[in-house]
Amino acid sequence: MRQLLKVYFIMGSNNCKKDPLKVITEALDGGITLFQFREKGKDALTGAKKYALAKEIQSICKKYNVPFIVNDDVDLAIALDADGVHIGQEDESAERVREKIGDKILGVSVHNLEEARKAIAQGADYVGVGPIFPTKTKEDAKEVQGTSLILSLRKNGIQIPMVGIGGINTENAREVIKAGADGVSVITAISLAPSPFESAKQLVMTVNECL
Ligand SMILES: C=C1C=NC(C(F)(F)F)=NC1=N
Ligand SMILES: [Mg+2]
Repeated sequence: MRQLLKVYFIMGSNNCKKDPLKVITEALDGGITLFQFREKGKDALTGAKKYALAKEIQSICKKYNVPFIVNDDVDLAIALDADGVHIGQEDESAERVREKIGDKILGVSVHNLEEARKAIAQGADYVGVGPIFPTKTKEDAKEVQGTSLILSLRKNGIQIPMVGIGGINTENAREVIKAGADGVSVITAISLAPSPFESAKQLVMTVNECL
């Protein structure tokens, strides 16, 4: 799981200007290690359109042997036989989701030590910690915390695979890894890059240099 978290690209159709299929193909060519389909917020697709896009992206990820994770929508993940789901604190409990998805990958967003401990107790395979830096992508993001929570979770003996999220790019990715995260997750740094391929490649190189 730690290996998979190194460069974790998250995207929905509303996070990119170019064709989403082109963006994900370039990101995969750049070497991303994990992908999350997060169709959420303004202009997000719903219903059959959302399902169709997810299915197309899933088949591209399959070609690259990169696991395909679905954000929030557990039913969609099951319908697609995705490789896993990612849920937040406001979604259904990790316990319930674990029952539904069996041994698929289960990721949980956490914002403090208590949430991290609960996620681990309920069977999470990894936790997402953030927002590390200011982000425009998530409208209801919690306050920016820098790498302090990553540092304090590790200091409190939280060993679970951990990925940082929120405003991460090639410039600031190093400090996220140095603080103790196993990887970085990004949206805009790749999805809105002039060359998603180049930015994915740079991010992979940067993360591999410090791991
Ligand atoms: C809100 C989120 C927080 N963390 C993550 C991940 F990076 F996958 F852990 N994904 C999300 N959608
Ligand atoms: Mg959620």
